[in-house]
Amino acid sequence: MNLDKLGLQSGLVVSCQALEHEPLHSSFIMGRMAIAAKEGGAIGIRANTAADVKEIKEQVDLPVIGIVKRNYGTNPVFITPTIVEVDELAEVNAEIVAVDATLRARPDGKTLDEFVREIRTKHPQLLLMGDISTKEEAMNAERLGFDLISSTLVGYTEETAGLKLYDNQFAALKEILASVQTPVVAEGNIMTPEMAATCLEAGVYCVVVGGAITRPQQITERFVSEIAKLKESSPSVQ
Ligand SMILES: CC(=O)N[C@H](C=O)[C@@H](O)[C@H](O)[C@H](O)COP(=O)(O)O
Repeated sequence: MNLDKLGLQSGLVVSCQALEHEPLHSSFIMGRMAIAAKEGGAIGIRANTAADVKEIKEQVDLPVIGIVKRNYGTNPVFITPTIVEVDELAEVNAEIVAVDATLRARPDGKTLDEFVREIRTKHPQLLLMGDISTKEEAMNAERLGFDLISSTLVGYTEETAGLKLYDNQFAALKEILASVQTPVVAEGNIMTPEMAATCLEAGVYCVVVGGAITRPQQITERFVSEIAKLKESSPSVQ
């Protein structure tokens, strides 16, 4: 698979995900979300589980970045942690598979190097996206030949806890961009169209937006918290 042929460059990928505890958890609903995203102009979809990827692929003809979020005991690596999850995504023809590409110990005891070699041997057609949280992890992912490097885990690892991708005018993202030649994807806490534009201006290959488009509970919460702030500061609004 050739990355350039997928047409993701400078476009918006919409992440259509709802975990088991979320109100929209349903492959059917994620398929409809993907149609809505396509109608809005998205050029790709990111999705969790083979079942959702399969449904989405039946609904839209957009390239799909597939992941499987799976917890193995207390191991913190949960985005496509082992070859089992990669096999599931290859089976439903995801064009790109994203895996945790941090330097943390993986649940099956394999190193990231071994994991990448295993995937390349077993599924040579797959494009590989490395989800990382630091520039060191990005550089390591580049050394291992990942096709895309994504800022997905910035703020979600012990080392980066509390950080938001947009903090300090996207400083963490810019640092990653300056450290590698591999196409970098901006993903994680991109809340507004303006933020997406800022990331593209900074030089990312494409932008992935999830919650701000496909998690209505998050969107509602932002409106409600703005109203609460107003109530606190303005005596005329009660
Ligand atoms: C850290 C983690 O588990 N990220 C996941 C990875 O696929 C998803 O839950 C996010 O929705 C996705 O990365 C898009 O980000 P946001 O929803 O913030 O736009």
